[in-house]
Amino acid sequence: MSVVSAITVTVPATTANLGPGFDCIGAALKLYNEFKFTRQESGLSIHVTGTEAERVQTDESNLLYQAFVKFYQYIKQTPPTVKIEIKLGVPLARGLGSSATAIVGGLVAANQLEGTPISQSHVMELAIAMEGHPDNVVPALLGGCRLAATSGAAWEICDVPWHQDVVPVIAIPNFELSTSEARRVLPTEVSRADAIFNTAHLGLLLRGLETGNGQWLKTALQDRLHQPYRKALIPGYDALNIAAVSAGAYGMVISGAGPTLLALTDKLHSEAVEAAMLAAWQEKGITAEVRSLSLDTQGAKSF
Ligand SMILES: Nc1ncnc2c1ncn2[C@@H]1O[C@H](COP(=O)(O)OP(=O)(O)O)[C@@H](O)[C@H]1O
Ligand SMILES: N[C@@H](CCOP(=O)(O)O)C(=O)O
Repeated sequence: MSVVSAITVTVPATTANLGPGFDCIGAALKLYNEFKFTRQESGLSIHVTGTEAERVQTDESNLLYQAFVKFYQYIKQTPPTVKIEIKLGVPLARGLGSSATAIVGGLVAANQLEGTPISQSHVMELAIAMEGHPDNVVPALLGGCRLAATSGAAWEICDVPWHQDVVPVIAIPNFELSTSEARRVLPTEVSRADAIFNTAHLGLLLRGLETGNGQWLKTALQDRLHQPYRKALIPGYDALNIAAVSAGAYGMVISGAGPTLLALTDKLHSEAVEAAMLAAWQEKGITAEVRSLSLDTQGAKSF
């Protein structure tokens, strides 16, 4: 492809961990950020509209721009001066991969502006290195539900079949929890028993997502590596868990590092699960947005 003067990239939100798959599995959701880059001689300008626009930096510290610059450092070129227009649809610091949208968006936009000098898998490796874990940036880039593993060299990515009857319900509270803060509360070591617990439950989760087997999903959506330490950072976690399961959900997990909570259910119960989770947070005086979302299957798209 040839060098172009402008590019627009849309990147989906992502829900990472899915319970036992800490730092290795995530799914893209039909909720998007849009980033438009236009070459301009007059220097960098960043304009933000949409959800919580006032909270996004508009100088060189902006994460989207940082990723854009990282790309040019990688190809050993000077980044062009650009006008950046950001349309936010993914709430910030809520566990829906907003940082991943910025990292993927900046890298993909730069690659497209320069006529795609590097491959998509190269973009993915750069994104993982920048974010520090693959479970948001990989599904954000590729779409769908993805599992990522590495033995230290390259990353192996596999798509995880998601049964059409498995419905994700997200409950987004009006308070934030930064990923860095939620990672700080995690222990540096885990017991063999907890490692085995999560290994087995992740395997069951993969089979439950593929088949839609409710019994497998009910058991699989448990974790001992991160949620026991993070739930204390999310007021109402236990109440929402009880409410969601009572309304028919297979189970509830923390979306990414939170505070958004994710329930998995079937189409028959999704509306009841939404209502139950919303009511549970309202009873605690917490405002939230609760909705069922479909999986995004396309990932980052540029035009
Ligand atoms: N669209 C965006 N453009 C620029 N920076 C963004 C964007 N979305 C998120 N960020 C950056 O990512 C930070 C949130 O990252 P993080 O704490 O990991 O939360 P999340 O769970 O949303 O990924 C924001 O404070 C902001 O600095
Ligand atoms: N595995 C990470 C996922 C962070 O997801 P985010 O959406 O909160 O950025 C973690 O749990 O720390």
